[in-house]
Amino acid sequence: MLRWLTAGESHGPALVAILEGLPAGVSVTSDDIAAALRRRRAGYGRGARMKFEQDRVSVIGGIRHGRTLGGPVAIEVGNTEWPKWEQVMSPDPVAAEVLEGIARNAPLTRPRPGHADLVGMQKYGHEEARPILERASARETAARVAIGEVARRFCEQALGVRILSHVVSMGPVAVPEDAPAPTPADADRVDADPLRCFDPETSARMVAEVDDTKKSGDTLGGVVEVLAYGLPPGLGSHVHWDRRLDARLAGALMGIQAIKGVEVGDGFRTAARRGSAAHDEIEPGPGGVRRRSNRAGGVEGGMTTGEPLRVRAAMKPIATVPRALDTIDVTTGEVAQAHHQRSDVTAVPAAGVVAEAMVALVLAEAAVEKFGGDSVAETARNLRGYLDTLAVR
Ligand SMILES: Cc1cc2nc3c(=O)[nH]c(=O)nc-3n(C[C@H](O)[C@H](O)[C@H](O)COP(=O)(O)O)c2cc1C
Ligand SMILES: C=C(O[C@@H]1CC(C(=O)O)=C[C@@H](OP(=O)(O)O)[C@H]1O)C(=O)O
Repeated sequence: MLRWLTAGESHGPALVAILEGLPAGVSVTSDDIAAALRRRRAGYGRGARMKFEQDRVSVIGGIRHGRTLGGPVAIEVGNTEWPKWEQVMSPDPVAAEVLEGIARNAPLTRPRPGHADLVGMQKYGHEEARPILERASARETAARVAIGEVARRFCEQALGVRILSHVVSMGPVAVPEDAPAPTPADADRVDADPLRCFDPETSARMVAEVDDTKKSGDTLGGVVEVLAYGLPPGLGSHVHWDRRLDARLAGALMGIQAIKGVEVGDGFRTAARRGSAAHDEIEPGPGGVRRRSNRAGGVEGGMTTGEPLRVRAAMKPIATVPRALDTIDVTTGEVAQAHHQRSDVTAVPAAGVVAEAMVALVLAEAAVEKFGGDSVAETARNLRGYLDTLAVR
């Protein structure tokens, strides 16, 4: 069983994540994790905080001399902004006179539409939004990317699976339907693009759309696609709803802040087709069988088919809109403008990196379930034994 948990607030001292159940022998270093976190910070359209803050990685346990030990992997991602927030976010009580003199401690009584602010205050009994937004913030995704990198390396080293993502639309600007999808050999090229878009012509139009949106004091959402190459057939199961891999992927992707839709393979587009043009016909292949197409996105009956996995996630536009949205002030009940200090114009490229981490965690969990193993070598051996039985059949 693979399980994981994160803790920490956006302006607290650090985020922490624990990943438990991963086999021993995964090769991964603090630098690898730091590099994954740098990918999450990049992307045209992100806000000021991405420039002045850094992610400080400390591995607290579970890895020795660059290899996982088999015990829980614990990673801390320090918020370098903490000194500015030490009193406002102090876990221990701070004298009222001290807090009164700190401008950033002013109560946030004008909840921002599209955020957890208002309903979180109602549910948890707070009179201002700070206690809610601190945990609702997508700053938390740094912790997921940190452990996601460990899971990704397990998938690569035990199964030979490569996971990547790219941005397929930014607001109204979309990559053409027939544009080729990136392969693992293209991963660096995707990361080098300002919007992590694989199609240079579309990327240029996306950059112009971000510039125009920023000029008009507005924000953008979009769609990312995650691809996983090299999967064996049979991860997940058809036997129960919560064991279906497509259900688990959809839940994991929907669990990312601001994701409002998930599509597996051609998803919604499939619904508009006739059956004869919707499925993937089966034919003999070099090492056994293969699909003639991959409209299903590599999942049938809740199990990987062995074709590339293809899942998309739709992100809503950033909710802290500079041209502030209407709300009420909860202290007076009067109409007011929502709080706005700074925010990203768009974070779709970063959401792709977070989506890769979530897919890596789901695939690692499914692989541990199917192949077991207490070391990477044992998992890989079990996979080979299984693939041999498929070849015989
Ligand atoms: C990587 C990433 C960065 C984000 N940055 C911002 C931001 O700067 N400002 C903002 O208002 N929302 C940002 N969001 C989205 C909010 O966290 C999200 O809209 C909020 O949690 C409410 O969405 P929900 O209803 O899906 O939870 C970001 C989301 C992600 C995934
Ligand atoms: C800090 C990160 O993202 C933050 C996510 C976020 C939100 O509301 O979700 C709002 C912004 O933070 P702030 O409100 O402090 O300006 C982003 O910068 C990060 O991704 O590391």
